[in-house]
Amino acid sequence: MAELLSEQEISDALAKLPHWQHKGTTLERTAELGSFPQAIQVVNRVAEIAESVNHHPDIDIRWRKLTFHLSTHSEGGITRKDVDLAEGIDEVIDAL
Ligand SMILES: C[C@H](O)[C@H](O)[C@H]1CNC2=NC(N)=NC(=O)C2=N1
Repeated sequence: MAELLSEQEISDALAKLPHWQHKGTTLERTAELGSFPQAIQVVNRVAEIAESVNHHPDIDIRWRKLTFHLSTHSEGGITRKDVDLAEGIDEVIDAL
């Protein structure tokens, strides 16, 4: 079971995740990709990570713009699982 992170722990984590923002019970990031197919490629790669860790993002897809919202629904807030997934999403995008 993942523990909810404190405000300080979230702040410390976001210091290493400059693309992400803390909004209420979620971590949020947007990414503008080069094309719609490239955006879907990112979604598919993120889906593989999510399935491997059984922790899934909410993803808003608008043409080339992706918005990721991460929260641990079973805990009603942000846990280490969300921070780890944010790192994984950044790695997918940085690898393009
Ligand atoms: C049964 C299954 O393990 C749970 O529903 C998992 C699936 N993926 C999940 N993803 C997220 N973001 N939060 C959860 O609490 C969660 N729970």
